[in-house]
Amino acid sequence: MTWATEAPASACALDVTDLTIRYGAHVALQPMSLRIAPGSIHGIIGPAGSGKTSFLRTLNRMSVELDGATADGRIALDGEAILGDGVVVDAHGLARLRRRMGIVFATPQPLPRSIYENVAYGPRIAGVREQAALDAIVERSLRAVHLWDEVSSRLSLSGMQLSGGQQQRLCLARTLALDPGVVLLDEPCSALDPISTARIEETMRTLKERITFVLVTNTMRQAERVCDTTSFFLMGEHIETAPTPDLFNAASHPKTRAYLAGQFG
Ligand SMILES: Nc1ncnc2c1ncn2[C@@H]1O[C@H](COP(=O)(O)OP(=O)(O)OP(=O)(O)O)[C@@H](O)[C@H]1O
Repeated sequence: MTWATEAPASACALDVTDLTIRYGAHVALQPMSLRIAPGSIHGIIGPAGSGKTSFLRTLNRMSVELDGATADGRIALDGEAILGDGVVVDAHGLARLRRRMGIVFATPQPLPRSIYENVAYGPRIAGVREQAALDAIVERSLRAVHLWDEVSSRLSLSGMQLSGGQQQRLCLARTLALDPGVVLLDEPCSALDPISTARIEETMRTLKERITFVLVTNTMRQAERVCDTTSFFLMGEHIETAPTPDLFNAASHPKTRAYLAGQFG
């Protein structure tokens, strides 16, 4: 079977079934299943080394394509298998998958190009040629991350010359420019000032109706502030998933309660 889906116009659901992630013989994540509802912000918390990043990078196949991981089980994006027995994703399918499911990393990684080009590059590669259409995408994406007012008069400046917080918002804008159905964020605010952090959180809240966000965060307060549902991972085990207020106020598992009480991690 080959995977072939066009970019969606709306938020996608993610269904993870019996997923196990290994690096060689090392099991980074024991078998787990999880459904992430479309149009929600889903948080993943847990101490260092618990498998959060491995899980996130498996959702868009990065761990198996780039990190040398093997993943057993199934992942479906809006009901369509993107990982599992018999699922083959060629380079073309992978490029489309990355457009449907954008990713933002802990360290901002703008392209060594202008602010404008950082945002326009992806849509242009995806086939948008008209200048007016590209201009509109650039403005819309930069407005969505609350960066437009700060950079609109200097779009030809290198993205590398922005502050760290601005660079991270630029990276999120670059992802949004491709109109994804899911955006994965791996501790996106870990190196950011409170104002940039607030703007990124505001962007997620504003856009979640049409984009599903999966957020790995080391800040429990951030999960409480923005996530609709949250999963707790511990030493390669998915302990539990619950609506965020339930997890923080009445976690069902004693290990979750101990972690939230600061007893370890
Ligand atoms: N590329 C890799 N090759 C080998 N082992 C890896 C690789 N990436 C992660 N691991 C291992 O998998 C386990 C889970 O790591 P992972 O980075 O997913 O955890 P994490 O919860 O995201 O941690 P942190 O909060 O520190 O980023 C760890 O034991 C780690 O050493």
